[in-house]
Amino acid sequence: MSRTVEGQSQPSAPVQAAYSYCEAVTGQQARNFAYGIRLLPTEKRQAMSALYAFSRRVDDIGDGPLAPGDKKDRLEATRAILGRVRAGEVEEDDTDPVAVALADTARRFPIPLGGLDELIDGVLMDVRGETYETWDDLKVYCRCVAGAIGRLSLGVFGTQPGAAEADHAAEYADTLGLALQLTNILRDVREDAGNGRTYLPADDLAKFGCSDGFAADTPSPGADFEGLVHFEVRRARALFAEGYRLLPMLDRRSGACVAAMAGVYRRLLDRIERDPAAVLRGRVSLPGREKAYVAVRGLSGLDTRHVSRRAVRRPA
Ligand SMILES: CC(C)=CCC/C(C)=C/CC/C(C)=C/COP(=O)(O)OP(=O)(O)O
Repeated sequence: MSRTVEGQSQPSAPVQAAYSYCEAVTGQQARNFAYGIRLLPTEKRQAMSALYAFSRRVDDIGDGPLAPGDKKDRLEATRAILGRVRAGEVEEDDTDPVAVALADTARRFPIPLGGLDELIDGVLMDVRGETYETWDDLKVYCRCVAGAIGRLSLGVFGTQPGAAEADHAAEYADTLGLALQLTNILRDVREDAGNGRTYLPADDLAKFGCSDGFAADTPSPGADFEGLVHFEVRRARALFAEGYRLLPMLDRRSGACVAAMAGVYRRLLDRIERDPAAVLRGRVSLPGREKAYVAVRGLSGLDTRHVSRRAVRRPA
């Protein structure tokens, strides 16, 4: 599928075209993550775009208008692509550019492809309408739909030779995924309620008198919605702090990518913390210029200042 030019493996023209398709999907649809992905050198950027385009397809099936049975069939058909990738059966002239790009990415990078099966498993939980009693239960879902993306991304980034704690890198990448997903759940609490979904743990909702849900644009009488949001924000911040321990293990541009992706979501969390009821009124978002600013800070290492001392420890 690729040819060797001056010792460098270059994707063939059809594979390049497949990557261009995935990069276009990423540019158009990854409203928050595209800023970080753009900071990567070509090969890693293309690989992240292939992962994004595959994940977007899975998510879109889950969020789309099909009946649950049809969603399951479509998700299993998408899972079959992973089987073909593993078996080396995706040809570069395959009609599905996402499959072509993913197959090339899997050859170039040690990505744990099973993470994409986990993503499909997570979206199937959505299709079944599962709800979560406790944070431990919700964590299982978050690991599937976001932790797995962190672990796959780590396969693209790699860790620096001799990086301290490198044996914990996958754990931290997973935890950063959880931080992002919990932030995403808080941000989308109203939209999800409109689609009949509640992700926040039932025991947290009960503790703050919010078991009636979030279908209105003001909290229901007697509910301590602010208390609930602040509680979940604290949980997300702890996950960010733990997940950021990944950063010192990455090369500069991979670290910048992660800092930008996480930085945008951390700022969303800041906004949500300042005005919890905003998530009931609409979707909290950052202006494009602020996302670009976060990306520039990521590139200059400025957004890693809060990484704990222990995490930036280097081997002697
Ligand atoms: C190590 C590392 C890179 C960790 C992070 C892993 C990661 C990117 C997880 C994605 C989780 C998430 C909130 C997806 C929503 O995507 P979306 O496209 O629906 O987001 P949007 O609604 O904000 O646009």
